[in-house]
Amino acid sequence: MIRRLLHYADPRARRLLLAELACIVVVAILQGIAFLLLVPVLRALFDGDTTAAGNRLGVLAVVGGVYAVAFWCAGQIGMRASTALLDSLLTRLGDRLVELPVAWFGADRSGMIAGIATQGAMFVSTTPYSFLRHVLTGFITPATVLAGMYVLDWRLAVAMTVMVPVMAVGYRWVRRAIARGDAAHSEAVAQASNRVIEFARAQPVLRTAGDDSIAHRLVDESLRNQHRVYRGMLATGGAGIAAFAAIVQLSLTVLLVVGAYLAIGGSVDPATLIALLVLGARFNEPIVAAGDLSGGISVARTTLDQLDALSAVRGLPEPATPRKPADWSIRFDDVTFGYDGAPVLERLSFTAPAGRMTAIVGPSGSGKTTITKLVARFYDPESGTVSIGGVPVPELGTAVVEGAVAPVFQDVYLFDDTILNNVWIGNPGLGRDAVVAAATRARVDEIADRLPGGWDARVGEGGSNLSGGERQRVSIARALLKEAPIVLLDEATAALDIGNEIAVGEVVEQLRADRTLVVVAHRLQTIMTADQIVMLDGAGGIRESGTRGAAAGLEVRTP
Ligand SMILES: Nc1ncnc2c1ncn2[C@@H]1O[C@H](COP(=O)(O)OP(=O)(O)OP(=O)(O)O)[C@@H](O)[C@H]1O
Repeated sequence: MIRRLLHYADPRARRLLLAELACIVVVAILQGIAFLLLVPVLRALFDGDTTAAGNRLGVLAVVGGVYAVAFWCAGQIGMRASTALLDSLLTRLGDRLVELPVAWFGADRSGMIAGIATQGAMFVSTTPYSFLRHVLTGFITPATVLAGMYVLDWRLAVAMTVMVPVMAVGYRWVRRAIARGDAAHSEAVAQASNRVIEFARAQPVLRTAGDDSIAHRLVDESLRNQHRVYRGMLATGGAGIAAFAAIVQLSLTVLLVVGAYLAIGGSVDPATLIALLVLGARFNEPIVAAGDLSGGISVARTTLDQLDALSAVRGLPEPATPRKPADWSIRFDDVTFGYDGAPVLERLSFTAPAGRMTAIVGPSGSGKTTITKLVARFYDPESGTVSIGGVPVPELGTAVVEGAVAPVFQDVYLFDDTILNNVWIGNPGLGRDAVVAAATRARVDEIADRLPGGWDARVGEGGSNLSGGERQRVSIARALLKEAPIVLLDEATAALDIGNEIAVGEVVEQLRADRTLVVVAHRLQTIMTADQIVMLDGAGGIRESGTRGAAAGLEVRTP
């Protein structure tokens, strides 16, 4: 656990964590020494030697004072270490999220990421102070006491030592049971979060679906599952902790029996025996506390496992030295691709010439959007090559592709910020005037005029204050601002109002003037004005492709 925490800590958090751990070790050893010092104090008191008892109490007080200072230091450093560790974990998570392949986010991951970013990271960051401290003390203090016990009475020390492996096995068992329960619980929480987020987002649709809709059932099932798993976790954890406490108490009983036997034989005087039994009881206390809190460590371990799993997600291969494309043409060569084994494109080949507009048409589900996602390198094909300017996309590297391609997809995500800032994301390096100009070219000014607050009107979460067509206009404005040489435009299939229809048509005309434009075309106007049309057959291939007249059956040539 310590090694894993240090792995996720940045240099400052690592320094603070190590300092905190050093303080904890000192505190635990001092606690053990203080317990040991009780024996001579009690012995002197039993013997009625008050002077010796006073002197020994003085030594105990000094140890207690140093202990208090070390304890205070551990607390102070611990708080700073927790804050530094939290910063470090969130930074690592953020850095990793931006590195992950875009396709990874497609599956239901939001619940898991939200879980790590909120309770998970917070829990891990407080683990050293809230849990690890007690667990370390639970091992180091008894070990110190045991070492001292060998000096005071080796026979009782041996009796204690015999119980150590039994306690170690019990501790491992408790920890594993809690870890298993917690892993299942975390997964159930993530699933339930996904369902609840989905449920909230889908409210407009659900309002018309009635109470027994699928979404209601899914949310209900996932919450019930979470409840069931939680109860199971509590039952296993509680039983484990109780069993562990019983094992620890058994060790005290063994000590009592051995001590009584020795006292009856006369080899230990009663005063020493009582003092050693008090020590034995104190020996057990930190161990029981460690057992109780080991669950906390297991919960933190679940979050660290999730972070490890995120670190293990393989990115798309990147070239050591990215090559430069000759131009901005796009070529698909024998490309085969599918999602989760279900084929979508099979041995597909076509070229979208540089500086021209290519319209992709075809039946629903034939892979039109998938083609644009392969160009943007959200995925790499299973076989065949997607090239830009004669260079296979993997040899260009993701950064070059991201810089060269401006995608305008149907599922446009807008941040809950102003309209202007949502356009600005397209090219944060440019000034406000350039942003307003690009937004005006995409007719976003009409939307700003309509909303109170104009350019500074907020668009709501995910752009909920705008219509689908309006959201796409903002996305088009981002693409215009980015000035990328390749634009991928997935035309909205939803019925566009006349304003959006005209806006999209105008922008298409502007973009085709100087960029390679690939449009998943739904509007007849776009299809008719394209320089080239690629018509998919719905079986993974191309039915026809041709130049401008292809839609009308003219100048058709197969790939
Ligand atoms: N992320 C994904 N995971 C699994 N399957 C997917 C994913 N994205 C798309 N698909 C499936 O791949 C197929 C092609 O999808 P794609 O979106 O490329 O089709 P399309 O031709 O653009 O359809 P439409 O015109 O309806 O938008 C569909 O069967 C779709 O269900």
